[in-house]
Amino acid sequence: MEMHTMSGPHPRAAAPLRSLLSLVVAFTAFVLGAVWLTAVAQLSHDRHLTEMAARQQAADIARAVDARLTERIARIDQALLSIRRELLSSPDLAPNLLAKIANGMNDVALMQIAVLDGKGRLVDTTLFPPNAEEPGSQDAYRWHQSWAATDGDDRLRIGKPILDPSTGEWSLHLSRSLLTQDGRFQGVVTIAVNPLAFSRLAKDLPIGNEGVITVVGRDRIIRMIHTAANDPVRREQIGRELPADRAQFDNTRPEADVVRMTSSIDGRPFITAYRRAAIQPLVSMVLLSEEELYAHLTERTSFLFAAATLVSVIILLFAAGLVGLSVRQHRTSVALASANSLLRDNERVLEARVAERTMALENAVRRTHDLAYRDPLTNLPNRTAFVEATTRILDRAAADASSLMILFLDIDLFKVINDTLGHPAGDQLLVAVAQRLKGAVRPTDMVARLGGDEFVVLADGVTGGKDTAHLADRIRIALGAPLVLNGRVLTTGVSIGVARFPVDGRDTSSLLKHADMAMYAAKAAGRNTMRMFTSDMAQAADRRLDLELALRRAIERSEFSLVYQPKLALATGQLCGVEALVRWNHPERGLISPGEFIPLAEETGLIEPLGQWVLAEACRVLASWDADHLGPLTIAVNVAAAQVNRGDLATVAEGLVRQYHIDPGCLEIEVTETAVIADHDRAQATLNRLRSLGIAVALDDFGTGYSSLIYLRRLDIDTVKIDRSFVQQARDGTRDGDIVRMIIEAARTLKLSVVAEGVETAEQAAFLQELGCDMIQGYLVGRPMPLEQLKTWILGRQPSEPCRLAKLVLVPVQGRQLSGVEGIGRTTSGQSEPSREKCCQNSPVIS
Ligand SMILES: Nc1nc2c(ncn2[C@@H]2O[C@H](COP(=O)(O)O[C@H]3[C@@H](O)[C@H](n4cnc5c(=O)[nH]c(N)nc54)O[C@@H]3COP(=O)(O)O)[C@@H](O)[C@H]2O)c(=O)[nH]1
Repeated sequence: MEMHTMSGPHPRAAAPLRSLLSLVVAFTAFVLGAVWLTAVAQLSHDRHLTEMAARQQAADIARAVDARLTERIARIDQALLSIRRELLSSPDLAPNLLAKIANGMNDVALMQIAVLDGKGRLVDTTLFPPNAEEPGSQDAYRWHQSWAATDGDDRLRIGKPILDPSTGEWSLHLSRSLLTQDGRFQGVVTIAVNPLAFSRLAKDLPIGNEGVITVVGRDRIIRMIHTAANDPVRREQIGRELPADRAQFDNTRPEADVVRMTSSIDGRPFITAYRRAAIQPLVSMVLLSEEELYAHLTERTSFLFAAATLVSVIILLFAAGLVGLSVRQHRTSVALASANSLLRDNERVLEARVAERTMALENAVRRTHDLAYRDPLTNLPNRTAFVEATTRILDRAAADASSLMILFLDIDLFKVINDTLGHPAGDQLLVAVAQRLKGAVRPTDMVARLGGDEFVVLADGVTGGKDTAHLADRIRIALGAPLVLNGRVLTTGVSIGVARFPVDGRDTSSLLKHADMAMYAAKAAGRNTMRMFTSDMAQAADRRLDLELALRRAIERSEFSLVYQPKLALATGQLCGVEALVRWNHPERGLISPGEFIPLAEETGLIEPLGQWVLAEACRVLASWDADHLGPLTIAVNVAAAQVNRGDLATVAEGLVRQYHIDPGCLEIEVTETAVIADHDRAQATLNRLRSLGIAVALDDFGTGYSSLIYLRRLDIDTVKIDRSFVQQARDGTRDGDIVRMIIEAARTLKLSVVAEGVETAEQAAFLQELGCDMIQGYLVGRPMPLEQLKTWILGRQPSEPCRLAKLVLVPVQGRQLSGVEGIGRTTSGQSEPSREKCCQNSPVIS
């Protein structure tokens, strides 16, 4: 699986972030630039407007100053000219003339009017006391005298400001020459004004707090100076000569203009409008302080800068936020991408797992299907598969009107093989049977295992009985071939029942049922053969079913009773006990033999309640037995395999012993080999328990099973009962006689009592006695009889009869019943005594 870490974004994943960040930075820079450019442009524009306005203002003020100055000077000149006219028209100066004129000139900051003669002597003055040496007047005199000497024209002279050391005041003298008609110089008339006061002519003009209005002569000497505020520094500049490089003195420049100048006093910048007077050699100058003009601009600049800074900060914050957001978003998207990748990985893992699980599920389904439809041992189709397939095939066969047949196979004595050689060997046998069976039939035939040792074949196209017989033979031959199991060579037979479609059944269930019946018929016919189904078999099965129902009813209604068959000790002829045998008193059919209903009861499980009743009844009889008159009695009770294998037989017996207060030694349990084969360990435990309770155990029908001698050795029993099938043919020199001898010898070796069953003749009894058999049971002694009859039978016997039985054996009479025959000569010996001594003691003898 590809691993992704969260340590850092993939380079490719970072590229969009870088682009975005670059974009944000560029955009921010652009917006900031735009803001600041706009601010600067705005300021520049404002400055430009302000400057334009200031220029205009300065120019306008300069024009106003020039006009007023011209007007004032013109008035002063008028006064000078009028005085000169007066003087020239009359050599004597009219008294108070000057004073009158001076009175009309208050607004021009008049200081004095003075008249000097051709020699420079003061003729008249408005000043009091008069000052003949007043420097301004003298200066004017000298200039005019000199000017007249050079044939200079008649002109108004505006002198330089002069400081009167005696008064410490500045004065500006405007003067005219007193010239005769023929041009002779007669003196001068001067009007002195205070240049500072004179400058008041501009006091209402808007020059701000720091503005300056100056009137300068073409000689660059400052004539007048006006400041809005009392500015002594600037006022002291009166009389000073300005540098020559100033624009106002540059005759190449326009007569009036606005320029930017820096103050020669303090270096401050001024918007300066100059205007050269048209008549007089004067220049009016208006200086507006840039600092003052732009003062509001500074505020605006501060405001604009503050606003731009604020906007910039906001933009930067916004950009930073955007960057942060982008980074966060990028990180989120990286994390998301990573998570997505993990998710995809997980998805892949999940898909793989789902695929795995799906496969496992499919396998499980297949396995389940196999379990449901296949026999795991042989891998053949099982019952379900067979039934489903057969049902489908039968539907087709019905439509095609074709014929089919089902062969029902059961391995002969499989249970014995399984139990004796073990289950693995049994399994091997089944697998071999399955393979051989498949080999014996055609590939189109279906072979299935129904369970246990039951197999079925569905064969089509087999029509006649010959064909069927041929197929069955093929199967029997194939299955009958020798097989090595656990190192032992075995041959197995098979019983085959056949049911044909449609004659024996039209559906799977009835065909299987009928084939099964036919198979049972084959078994009944001696095994390893084949039987075709016939309707008789169905009737027999029906009968069996009826019998089963009746048996159930009989158990409910207690339609049973016990009969008792006596057992005698061969040596003494004494009664050793009786075997309780059950009888069914059918209400209609009368007495039914156990041979007919016990197998059915075993098959249906009814044997358990029935067996329990038998045991209880035997105990009840023992409890009610009148031992004083009839002598002691031992009752043997047959128990079926199912009772033994339930595991509670000993407990039940113990309970009954307690319930009826009987001597457990009077009770004997007869078990068959079949009962102990199925679950040997459990059976062994049951038998042990019974014996530990004092209840005797006999192995019934001995010799009919396969492992008789093995069981003799293994089982904890008291008595062996030789099956009557051996006893009845047992004679000296016969095979059965040898078997009986062998069993008796084996039992003696193992210190077991031996009972020979089915003894019908005296010869048999004699032969058995000769072999050392302990007890006999059979018609020779007595048939099974009801309890009352048994009592009579016992009471009717003579105490000496045992000896007569012994004699009889010594002199056997062919074909006669033992009863009533005398003279058996064999004497009792310890060897032939039953191992359980109390049995037969004081017993009645046979009559
Ligand atoms: N589980 C149980 N099985 C029982 C019980 N009662 C009987 N049985 C078994 O039924 C089989 C048939 O029994 P039955 O018809 O009673 O036959 C018994 C005898 O009548 C018969 N017998 C006795 N002597 C002779 C004889 O000389 N000749 C002859 N042809 N038959 C004879 O043998 C049967 C007793 O056999 P066994 O039990 O093996 O000693 C039979 O197998 C019974 O066991 C029952 O309550 N429970």
